Amino acid sequence: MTDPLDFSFTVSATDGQARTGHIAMPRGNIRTPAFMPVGTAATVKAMYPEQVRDLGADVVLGNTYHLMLRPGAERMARLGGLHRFMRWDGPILTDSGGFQVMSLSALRKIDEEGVTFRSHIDGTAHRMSPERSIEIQGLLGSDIQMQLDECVRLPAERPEIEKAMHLSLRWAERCRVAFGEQPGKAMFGIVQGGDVPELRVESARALTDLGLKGYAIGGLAVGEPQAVMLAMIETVEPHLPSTKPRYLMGVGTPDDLMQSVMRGIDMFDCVMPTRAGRHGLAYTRHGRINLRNARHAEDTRPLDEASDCPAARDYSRAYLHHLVRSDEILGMMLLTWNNLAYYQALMAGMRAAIAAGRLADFVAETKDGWARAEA
Ligand SMILES: CNc1nc2c(CCNCc3ccccc3)c3nc(N)[nH]c(=O)c3cc2[nH]1
Repeated sequence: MTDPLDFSFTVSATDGQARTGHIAMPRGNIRTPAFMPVGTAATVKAMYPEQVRDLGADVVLGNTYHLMLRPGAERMARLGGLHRFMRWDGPILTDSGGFQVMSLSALRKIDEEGVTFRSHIDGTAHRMSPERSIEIQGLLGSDIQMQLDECVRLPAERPEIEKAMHLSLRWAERCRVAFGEQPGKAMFGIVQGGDVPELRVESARALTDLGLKGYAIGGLAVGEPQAVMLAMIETVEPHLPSTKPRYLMGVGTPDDLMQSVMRGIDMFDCVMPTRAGRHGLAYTRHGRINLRNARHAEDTRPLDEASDCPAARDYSRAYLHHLVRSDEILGMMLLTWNNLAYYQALMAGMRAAIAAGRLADFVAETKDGWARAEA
């Protein structure tokens, strides 16, 4: 029997490299494979937290970079932490902020000590060390904290990739020391190494030697073809402990999720379903539908009459087309709801398929449904 006050990962069934199970944490269990909706500024955009829970999400993502700038880590702690602030009582995973610094802030610099950057909100100067990133994640009340790392965009030259991977390893050690022992919480390391197999293996082995509670694969979904991403997963997977969760950061499309689960990934996060929803795109079992397209103007069918999500089942495509064309807020709300529901249904379908030893069939049936999409 695992200690209900601690973090534990149980694999209940496997199907090839794929695994299904759950992470037990004090704030609740995370069924795996899991898709984690992104809640950048303490909100899953256009969604009530109750809706996010009802559509099957067990864990949401918070963002250290955004929240340290606004409302501020110490202020969040004074307000009782991120769970109370956003009314999410399940586990929260926070990214460490390094990736967002490199993609959002101006005038940023990386050195041995950490990252120095200017806020994209008000231009104020900030410094984030591995220790400060872990401290901020603690002040937010994060349940699963990510190490501070350096993610290199691809394509990149080997020396740059190697330098960033080694820096990230040194930062992993510093984050582990700063995190210390926090029963019921976890700090995950992040495998780097770009598209260089031997650097990926070196990173995975060194992180495994640190004996962490979970391992993320970073440095992917940064512009490389899906084939390169999948090849790096295959390279890294044998060098990560099979008893710990694997989290593929920033991924991905429904096909990315299925291909990666088949290769042994347990956790995902991606802005795709929420961002696409705000831009009029619907993910469905018939494939992706762009509701801006005029062909929907008089289509009285819902997105998916078989769905148990009201956004997919109860509203006509004609209405959704009208809302999207009119830039109505309800359009963003309904399509975000539909997309997150679809992603969670896909994960639930994979969990059941793995338990039944039929993941390959499930993947084939899902892709067949997309292909048969109406003209
Ligand atoms: C989209 N492709 C992609 N995303 C990556 C991320 C961010 C993952 N999403 C975190 C998030 C949290 C809250 C709100 C919004 C996003 C990474 N994060 C880290 N730390 N390291 C990576 O290598 C790394 C690589 C990535 N590739």
